[in-house]
Amino acid sequence: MTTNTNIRELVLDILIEVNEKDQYSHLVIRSVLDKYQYLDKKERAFLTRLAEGTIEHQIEMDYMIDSFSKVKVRKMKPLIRNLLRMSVYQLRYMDAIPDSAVCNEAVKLAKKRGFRQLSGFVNGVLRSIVREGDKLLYPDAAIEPKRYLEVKYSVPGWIIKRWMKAYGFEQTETILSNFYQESPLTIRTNRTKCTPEELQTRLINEQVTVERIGKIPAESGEFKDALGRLEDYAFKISDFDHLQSLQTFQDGDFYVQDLSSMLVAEMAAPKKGDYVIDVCAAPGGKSSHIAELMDGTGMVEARDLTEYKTDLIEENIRRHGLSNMKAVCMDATVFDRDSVEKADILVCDLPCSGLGVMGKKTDIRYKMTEAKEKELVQLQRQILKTVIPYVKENGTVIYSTCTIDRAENEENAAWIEREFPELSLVAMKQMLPGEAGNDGFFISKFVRRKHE
Ligand SMILES: C[S@@+](CC[C@H](N)C(=O)[O-])C[C@H]1O[C@@H](n2cnc3c(N)ncnc32)[C@H](O)[C@@H]1O
Repeated sequence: MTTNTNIRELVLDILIEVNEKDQYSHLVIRSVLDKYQYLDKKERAFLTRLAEGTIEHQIEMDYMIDSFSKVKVRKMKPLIRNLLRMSVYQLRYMDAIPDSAVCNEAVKLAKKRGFRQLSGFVNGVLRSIVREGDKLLYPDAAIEPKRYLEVKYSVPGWIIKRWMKAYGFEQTETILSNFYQESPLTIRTNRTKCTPEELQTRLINEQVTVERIGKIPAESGEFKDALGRLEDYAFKISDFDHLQSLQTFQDGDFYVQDLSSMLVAEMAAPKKGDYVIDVCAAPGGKSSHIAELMDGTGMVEARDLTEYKTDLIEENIRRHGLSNMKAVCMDATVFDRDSVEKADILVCDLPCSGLGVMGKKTDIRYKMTEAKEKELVQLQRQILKTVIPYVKENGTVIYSTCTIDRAENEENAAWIEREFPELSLVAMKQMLPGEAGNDGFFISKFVRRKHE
């Protein structure tokens, strides 16, 4: 049975929070779903799809609206532009909803929210899109390739420009279309609690569909071997309502992680008894993986900036039952004399622009700017400069990010080599979305040579 809540109005408020008040969509959507717990499964699914879909296709929606409205989107009242965006999304992407229902609901909402005088305008724009929208073409790829990709995939022009320069038009289009692929949720077995086969059985008993990850094509070398090892204990899961309510989740039998991120611990290749420092560790995905690989031996010091973040790490340590991992609140930009030459493995999975995960974090593309990205490159270098002395002779340094931007990745790896001649780059890989897992991810691995 559906409730009487106006889901469209909730979505409208979500869009206003995200687009006009600079809030993150996944946090706003989660808090609305938490507040309206009584919504039934269908309503929750509709709310999530409409909110996420509208944000994901926002530039395309604006292009359509601007093509049929005299007043441009950026000049409209915030409530009206967001109402139009979510209505056009329904017209274009939600075939089961009759066009007339979309228009009527939008008009009702405009009136309800105090814009009676603009309800005719809303109706007019939407009815024109119903009549003529199908004939509207994307910008011509041959004439305006950047604008074509920008509108078709709703990714801001500055990002497209950088990627076209780095990867060329065709590969950029492949990257962008991979962001829109349905992505399976991947998990790795916590082998300190159960075997992969036991986990599989437990999940099946909870009516979850579990599949092996299968073979991922990769060139030879360290990455291929690391991916090969993951095949033994990583799975794809689907057909569950609420992950956190699964007993296997509560028991810490698995950790949800993209395959590309799982490669960090496998590439770090910890030995039993190693001392590991992860300088930016929350919520603890890579740290807990390394701790599991060391099987109760050694120690992983998982550091992060705030207590809120170290609490998240603590929660993961507790749930996964890890005796060889601890959370420490520490600012990675501040030099810690006591850590010098302490680590066999130093993990630097640093704050980054996150553009490799825009398939999951839908609004990151609108929040990131070129100026913010430049600042991030500086922060990454500042952190690296501060923490690299923490690694022992013959120790390993991992520098990774969840972006596909060269300035933060390859260029920073080259900077590390220049700045720290005692470090040798032994492996480096830029994974593009859909290549190994669903995220775009970068890993580089260095070894600290003996003092001369
Ligand atoms: C990419 S995330 C780390 C993800 C984590 N490695 C994992 O796999 O679960 C980057 C982290 O860096 C932390 N961070 C940002 N600035 C920091 C600083 N100055 N010192 C320590 N941690 C910082 C953020 O709080 C965030 O949790």
